[in-house]
Amino acid sequence: MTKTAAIVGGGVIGGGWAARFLLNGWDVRVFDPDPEAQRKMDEALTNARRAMPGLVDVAMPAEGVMSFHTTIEDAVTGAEWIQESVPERLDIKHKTLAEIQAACLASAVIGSSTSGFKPSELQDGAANPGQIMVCHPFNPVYLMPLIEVVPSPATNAAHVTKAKETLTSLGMYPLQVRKEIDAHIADRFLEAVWREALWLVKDGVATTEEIDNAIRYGFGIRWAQMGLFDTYRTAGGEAGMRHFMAQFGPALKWPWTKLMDVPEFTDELVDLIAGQSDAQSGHMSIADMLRIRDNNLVAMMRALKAQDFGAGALMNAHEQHLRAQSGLDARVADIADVSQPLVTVHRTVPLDWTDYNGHMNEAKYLQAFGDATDRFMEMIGCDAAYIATGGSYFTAETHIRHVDEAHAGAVIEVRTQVLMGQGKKMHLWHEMYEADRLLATGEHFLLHVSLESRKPCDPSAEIVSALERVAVAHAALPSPQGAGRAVGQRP
Ligand SMILES: NC(=O)C1=CN([C@@H]2O[C@H](COP(=O)(O)OP(=O)(O)OC[C@H]3O[C@@H](n4cnc5c(N)ncnc54)[C@H](O)[C@@H]3O)[C@@H](O)[C@H]2O)C=CC1
Ligand SMILES: C[N+](C)(C)CC(=O)CC(=O)[O-]
Repeated sequence: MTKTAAIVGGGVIGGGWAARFLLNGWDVRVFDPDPEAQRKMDEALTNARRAMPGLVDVAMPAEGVMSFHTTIEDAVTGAEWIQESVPERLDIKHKTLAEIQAACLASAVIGSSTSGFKPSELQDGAANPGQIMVCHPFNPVYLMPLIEVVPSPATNAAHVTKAKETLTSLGMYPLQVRKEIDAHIADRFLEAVWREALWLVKDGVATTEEIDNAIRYGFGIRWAQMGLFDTYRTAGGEAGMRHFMAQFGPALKWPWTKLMDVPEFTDELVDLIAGQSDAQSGHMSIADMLRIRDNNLVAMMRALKAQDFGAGALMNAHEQHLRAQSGLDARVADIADVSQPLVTVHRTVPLDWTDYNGHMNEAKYLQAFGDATDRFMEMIGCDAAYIATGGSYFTAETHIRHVDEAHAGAVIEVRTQVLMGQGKKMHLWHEMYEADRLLATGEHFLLHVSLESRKPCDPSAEIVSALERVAVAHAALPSPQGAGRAVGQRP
């Protein structure tokens, strides 16, 4: 049976919650007095529909139904989850919670999105405190997994269990906070960093952009994959956390922050932290952790690279520089001798290209050959500027032969021979090598198309002439072994 959630307060956070529930198949009933609320929630939903399904490689459940209601009573009646996301003011939260409790099921979980109020503050004067807890999300709620679940001693254990099960079923990570505290766990960090940043800007030490760059080119990416303590465990070298604390313990007394109220760094505190860190990650050697850290950092920066954003944009700029240095940005017109196959890819096999068989995954061969084709297109003048004018090539057929294995770290080169290049037709033969060892061949037939009509058409005169120049030169080369071969044919 379809489950129902009620969202009370449909702003930035309520909209994110609505999307999280709806896209996981729940019906969602919304109350918000703002006449613009429906439009804003529809916009949040559009964003979520675009982004959220990309988190998993399986289809999401059929979307639930969203309805808008003119009273809290109507919205919450019969709902098994009620998420309060009204403004961060205790008086408004108290009034809202009272109206919710006057109409909702006693079995329903009432989660509050509050960024900083303690659950006992929210429960103050409530008719049924046992069903109220903090369920503090992170923006955007439809993508960020963390939810801080903060019960007070008055919250029913059964409601907390149900809340954690529900949040897990929505793909979230419910982190139960052991002891209620203002601003829970994560917002205490955010506040510390935010307040420190305000000082740095006020004192003219850094601009907002410099602070953001310090985070996104540096510790932000480290924290994103390992958190704080595991990052410092790896920073302690082979001796781990204990060594890290011994080295940086004295710095706690130095004015490295405005937060100078620091706990005494006693042997007991060192033992507590080192012990917890061992319990957390002692099952891995520091060497293992360094490898995991590096894999994660490379994968994350490659994801940013695909978006050409932040640290990824920096890597792309660096790549362009390396490309230019190695002559890999030359055009056919700049190359005096095109009689031999042209180098279209010269790169290292990255860590995330290998698979469960311990070698380069078959999909990545197509990636490398696709990159080789893109580069060859660029060499003959079919570059980004040309494509923006509405012409490009579509691949019509591909045949890849896997000849030998490639492993992470191998330097591979793709050499490209033109088997035919005439008018709109382009028939390419790619050979992938590690030094002189042939790893794979790729045979690709492409047609030049109009990106407007999506139909084949002739390329520009510049492309025709560059392609024909290479095709004529390569016609003198022997026909490559394996060209035109059918799948399964004996060598
Ligand atoms: N914006 C953020 O980054 C985060 C905010 N939160 C928390 O989420 C809660 C909501 O914050 P936002 O969504 O950012 O605020 P918001 O201002 O975007 O949305 C609040 C919504 O509540 C509605 N509202 C006002 N009075 C109401 C009432 N009596 N009954 C029902 N709806 C009412 C408003 O019309 C508005 O649509 C706050 O407790 C906040 O601390 C939590 C995590 C992150
Ligand atoms: C700024 N903030 C306190 C509202 C932030 C949060 O509560 C969590 C978030 O999404 O950063």
